[in-house]
Amino acid sequence: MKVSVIGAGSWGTALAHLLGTAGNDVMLWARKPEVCEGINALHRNPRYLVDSSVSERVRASNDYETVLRGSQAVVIVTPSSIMRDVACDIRPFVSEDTPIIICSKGVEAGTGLLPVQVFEQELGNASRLAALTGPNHAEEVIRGIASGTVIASSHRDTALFFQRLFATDTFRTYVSDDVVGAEICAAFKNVIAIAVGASYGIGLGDNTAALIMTRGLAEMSRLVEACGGTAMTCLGLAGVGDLIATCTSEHSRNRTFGYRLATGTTLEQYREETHMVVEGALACKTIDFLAKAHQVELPITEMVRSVLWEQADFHEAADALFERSLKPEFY
Ligand SMILES: NC(=O)c1ccc[n+]([C@@H]2O[C@H](COP(=O)([O-])OP(=O)(O)OC[C@H]3O[C@@H](n4cnc5c(N)ncnc54)[C@H](O)[C@@H]3O)[C@@H](O)[C@H]2O)c1
Ligand SMILES: O=P(O)(O)OC[C@H](O)CO
Repeated sequence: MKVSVIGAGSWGTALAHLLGTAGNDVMLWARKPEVCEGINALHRNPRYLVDSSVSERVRASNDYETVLRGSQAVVIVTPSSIMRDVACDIRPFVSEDTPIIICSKGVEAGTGLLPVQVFEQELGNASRLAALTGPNHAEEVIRGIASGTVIASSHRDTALFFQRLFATDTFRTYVSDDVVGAEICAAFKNVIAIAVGASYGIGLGDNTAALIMTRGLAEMSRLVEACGGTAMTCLGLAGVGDLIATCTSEHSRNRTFGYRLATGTTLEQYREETHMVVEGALACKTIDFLAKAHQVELPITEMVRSVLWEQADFHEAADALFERSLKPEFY
């Protein structure tokens, strides 16, 4: 099958490799010419996952038409902040019924829309749209380390199509019809990972990390339900699975960024150093926006947002969480 992968950062590169090793002809869209050259000439991405080789069935180009012409499936892996631009850019080259799966994690600023909702607005035909999310660090997937993921679509045939497309003997795929739940979990866990990283950064412990993860999960499920998703999704790979991976892994950029933020590094400095997107930094604002629209209280998310964007003091913000009124665990 000819598959187009849009975005050649860590995750796009790993997914292109996965699809190539499964026997597909993969065209990878990369923003930078040196990335295209590296993939085509040396089967390596010179900017991301530089130590891993990429399947020879992956070819790269910076031209949307070349990448998308004749494509039987499109995989979107760009940062969530440019979802709408990407949807508009690919629109002239994608037919009305080509299946599209979105692997980016975030919520659109200003609208509170999820990536699949943005694509539906720009490209129509929601039945061919899906989201892929789960505990999947690119560094491990490209090395064939056993991993699992969720493919969510409102249309069962679309979910099953992508389930088969991505499944390999080391990458296990599950389907779900809860697109809203899966995409909120995907964006949310990054915010909680920043909070966990920051808590270690100010010298707190493993008990604290477990507390933040668990109460973060409670926040996540409140928002999922308020937005029309299913709370059970939060207990699956998209929710607790990805939360564990992101809050505990050495590979996690959101967790690492939280730690570095608490120890004096700014967001700009971290981005410049790593060239990597830190989705949780934007998501703490966009999720806060979504929560206010649905009148859902998210104290940890609010704390991350105020520390990151309003220069609130970490210690004071953490203390404020402990000063909240005492209440039952589930309410
Ligand atoms: N890295 C992972 O392990 C992983 C796993 C699952 C999901 N994701 C999600 O996948 C998405 C992409 O993350 P990544 O880790 O591959 O990114 P990355 O940080 O490794 O690289 C960023 C990519 O975005 C591109 N980019 C940045 N600004 C751009 C712009 N204005 N226009 C076009 N391209 C631009 C860069 O060229 C680069 O290809 C994110 O939403 C992330 O949450 C990442
Ligand atoms: O763990 P992070 O913060 O690097 O995020 C990457 C992926 O979303 C993990 O599934």
